[in-house]
Amino acid sequence: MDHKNAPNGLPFVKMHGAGNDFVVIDSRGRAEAAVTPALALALGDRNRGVGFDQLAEIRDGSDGADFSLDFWNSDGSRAGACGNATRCVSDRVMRGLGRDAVSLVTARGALSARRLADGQVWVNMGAPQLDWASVPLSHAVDPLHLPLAGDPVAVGMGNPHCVLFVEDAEAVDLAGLGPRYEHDPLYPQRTNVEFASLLAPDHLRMRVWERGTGITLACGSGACATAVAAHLRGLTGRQVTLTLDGGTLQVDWRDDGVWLTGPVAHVFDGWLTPEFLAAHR
Ligand SMILES: N[C@@H](CCC[C@H](N)C(=O)O)C(=O)O
Repeated sequence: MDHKNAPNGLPFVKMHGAGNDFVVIDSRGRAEAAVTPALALALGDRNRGVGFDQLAEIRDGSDGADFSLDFWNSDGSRAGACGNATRCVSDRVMRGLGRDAVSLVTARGALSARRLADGQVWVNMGAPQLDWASVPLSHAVDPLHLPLAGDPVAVGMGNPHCVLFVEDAEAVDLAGLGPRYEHDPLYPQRTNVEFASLLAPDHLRMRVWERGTGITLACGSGACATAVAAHLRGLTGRQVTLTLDGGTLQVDWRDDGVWLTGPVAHVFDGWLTPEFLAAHR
C-alpha cells in the first residue's frame, strides 16, 4: 500500500526523548485538528493502538511562530506542557525547515527550541509558576512546603508538578504512591509526581509518575520542576543533570526561563487506517 497517496488515512511519526515516547501527528495546513479525545485514547492503547506516553499534534503557527503544539496523555486527557515532546517535535520541524532553531506556541505560550552540535535539542520551557494559584493548587498554601506526606514542593511548568525529595528514589513505590499524589484534592487538575534524591549539588536521580499516563521513563517538564524545586530548597545550583529511568536530561534555570536539554530519537513512520480513524472519531 502506498500510504502517502492513500486517501482518508492519517500519517504519524513515533519518537522518543530519553524513553518518554510520543506519537506525532502533523496537522499543519489542515483547517481542523485531527485528534479527538476518542482518537487519543484509542491510539494510546499499547495493545490495540500504537501506544505512547503523549500524543503531540502539530498545528499551524500563530503570532509569527513556526508552529503550534497540542498535547494529549494516554488516558485521553489534555496536557498544557510536555518538555520532551516539544524537543522531539522541534527537531523534526527543524529538519523539515533545514534550520537549527524554531519558535512555537503551546497552551502555556510562546517557546523556542534549538538543536545543538551534538544533536541534542534544548527548549526554553519558560518561567516556573511558583504561586499556589498558578500551579494550580486548590487553596492558598506555601508551595515550597505542601501540607502533604513527605513535605513536597509544588511547581507549575505550564502543567502541575508535585516534587518529593527522598533518600533513595530507586526504592520508592512509584505505582503505589504516584496515583495518591496525582489525585490529591490539593491539586484540582491532578498532578505529575516526581521523586528525586540528591546525588551531588549538580546531580539528581529522578523517577516520575505522570498525570494521565502513569510511570514513564522520563518527563521533561518534571525534570524542570524538580530542578527548580531543588534549587529553591537550597539543595542544588541552577544547573542540574537529572538521571531518569530512560536517560539523562540537563536543566538550566536562567533569567529568561528554564532550559531543558536532552536526546531525541525518530523511531518509525506509520499510517492510521481509515477504519481505525472511523471507529474512533
Ligand atoms: N512527558 C511530559 C509531560 C507530559 C504531560 C503530563 N503528563 C501532564 O498531564 O501534565 C514532559 O516531558 O514534560
